[in-house]
Order: sequence, then C-alpha cells, then structure tokens
Amino acid sequence: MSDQEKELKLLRDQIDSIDRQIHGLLNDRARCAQHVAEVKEKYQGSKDAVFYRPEREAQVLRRVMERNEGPLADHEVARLFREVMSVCLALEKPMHVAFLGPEGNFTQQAASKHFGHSAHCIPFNSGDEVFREVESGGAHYGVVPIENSSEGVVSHTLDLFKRFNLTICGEVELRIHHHVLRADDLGLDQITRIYLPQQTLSQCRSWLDSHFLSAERILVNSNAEAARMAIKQGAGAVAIASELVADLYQLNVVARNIDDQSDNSTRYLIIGDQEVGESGQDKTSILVTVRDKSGALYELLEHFHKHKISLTGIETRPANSENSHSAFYIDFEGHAANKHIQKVLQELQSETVELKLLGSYPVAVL
Ligand SMILES: O=C(O)C(=O)C[C@]1(C(=O)O)C=C[C@@H](O)C=C1
Repeated sequence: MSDQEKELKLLRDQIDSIDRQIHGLLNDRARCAQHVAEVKEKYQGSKDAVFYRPEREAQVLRRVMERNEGPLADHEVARLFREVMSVCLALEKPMHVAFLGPEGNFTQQAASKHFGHSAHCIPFNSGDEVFREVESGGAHYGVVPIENSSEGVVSHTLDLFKRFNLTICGEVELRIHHHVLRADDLGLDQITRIYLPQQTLSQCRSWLDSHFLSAERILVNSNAEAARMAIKQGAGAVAIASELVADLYQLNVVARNIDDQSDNSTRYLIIGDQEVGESGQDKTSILVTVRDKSGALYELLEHFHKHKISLTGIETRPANSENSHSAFYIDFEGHAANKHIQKVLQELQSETVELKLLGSYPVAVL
C-alpha cells in the first residue's frame, strides 16, 4: 500500500465511523419524531392533530445556523437539517402540498425549499385551484407566489385571501436564476427563436436585447412549456428557464443567470388553515377595508407608528363593494399573540370597516 493509500485509508475509516454515528443518530431522531406524533394524536385526536409546526422548524433552523462553526456554510447545514426535518415529518404524516404549477417552475422549487423533498408536491393550474384544494382538505398546505423583486406584487394572489378563509402559515424567499437552455450543443450560436413566459421576459429583457435582439421571442404559458417547445422546434430554438427545468427535460445550459437584476428573487406564501405559534422572529399579515376619505391611509398607519411596529409591506387593492371603500394588505413585524400587536389590532378593528387577520408566521429562514 502506498503512503497516499495508507493516509486515505485512515481518513476513510474515520469517515465510516462518523457515518455510522450519524446514521444511528438520524434514526434516533426519527424515532423521537414518531413519539412526537403519538403525543399529538393522544392529546389532539388523530383527526385533528397538527403535525407540521412551522414555528418549531424555524427555531430549529435558526439554532442550527447560530451554533454552526463551519467549515460547512450556515445555509448548507440548515439545508441538511431542512431535509432531516422533512423526512421526520413524513414519518409523522406524509404532507401533501399544492403549488401553482406547472411542474418544474419556480413555485415548485419554493415548495421544496420550504418543506424539503419528502413532501409530496402537486401542481395546480391556478391560484384559485391551489386555495380550493387546501380549503377542501385535498392538500394540507399550498404554495403561491406573492411578490417578485423586479415585477412587484402578484395582486391575484392577494385577492384570493378575500374569497377563501385560509391563513398564511409561512413565507419562502427564492433567488430566481434564469438560464438559456437548448437541446443541441451549439452553445449560443444560431439562435433564431426564444421560448419564454411573459414574466421571464420582464425579468431578462435587457440581457435578451443585448444578446439576441433579432431572435424571435415566442411567449408561452410556463418555463416548462418553453422547454418542451425548444425540444420540439429543434435547430435554433432555445428556452429560458431554471436549472430544475433543464434537469427535467435534459437540456444543455448554454448561458447562466441572465436575469437583469442579479438579486432577482420571489417571495412565496404558505397557505393552510392553522394558527402558527410564536417563533421569536415573526411577521403578521392583515387585510383591512376602510371608508374612502382623505387621510384614511395616514390614520391607519398612525397606529403602527404609535406602537413602533415596522411595516414590511403594504398594497392597495380596490375593495369589492358598491360603497366607496379601499382595501389594504399590510405585512408587519411581530406575532398576533404579542401584546402590543394585539393593541394595534384592537385599535384598527374599532376604526375600520373590516379587519381580517391573515396570519402570523415565522420570517423566512433559508
Ligand atoms: O416538534 C414537532 O412538533 C415535530 O413534529 C418534530 C419536527 C422535527 O423533525 O423536528 C417535525 C415536524 C414539525 O414540523 C416540526 C418539528
């Protein structure tokens, strides 16, 4: 045995022994999670038991990142523990998660990022269908896009909260990376047709203008459909889509990260029908309807200012009413169980036409 082989053998023996310990500990953890499930069923009843606990998961992940001393990066260890909790939760109860499809899109990536790969994620054609599936109990949770850093708010998603009685149980932030994909191996040569959905065009327009001004742009309904069209059309056709779509359709990535904003990201909401406990770092979302009058928004925001509560987002939506009313979606820091948040909610309740608490949930960790 050479010196190198001897040294490698020693290290690999160490790795084998560590793997045995990790393996044993993983199964110990899984058994603990099974007992947690039994306790939940015993006290909440097997039909009503709530297995998924976003606040607890956020605390576990935050703690993992805080205590991490490397050499593994904080987000890498958190990603590993994300998957560990995902398999443990699947042992307690396999989770069915509806997402705004089609398969292979960024919302699916957001769903996997949030729930890990042991959750069973099912695509639906519209936000309405996702909400309906969760409301009817067909899926435990749903994932829908709410805001993109370059395109702004997805107002259709916001409006669904008026029609459905569901709560927000969490949020996910996903960095969006678009790539140029093609079936042949011609790199960036001879590109004549580009398949992409409208929102991808909005996010990559400058890059496409400067690299392929003369190529025809054909709008399709999704990045996955763009990939299918690029394959079908063959020579000269490319799709603009994600790495996941490239893997799904076995396409070559010929140019990476073509987004005009290098920090292009989308925020997604997790919808469900449970109240989420405090995690220590939470957000609350409300929908308020007020009578139209000058200074109405100012008066509304005054309450937050008075109690030193930071807003993280506000959107105006037309209220569906014959009266002259306006509706505002407001996100702010803090949990509804918190006393000073309760104060603000009480004040708002007495001064608004309607106040709907959409939910308090942990600030995105990963
Ligand atoms: O603490 C719980 O309630 C658990 O069910 C355990 C556990 C975990 O694996 O740590 C699993 C699923 C929950 O979403 C949160 C945490």
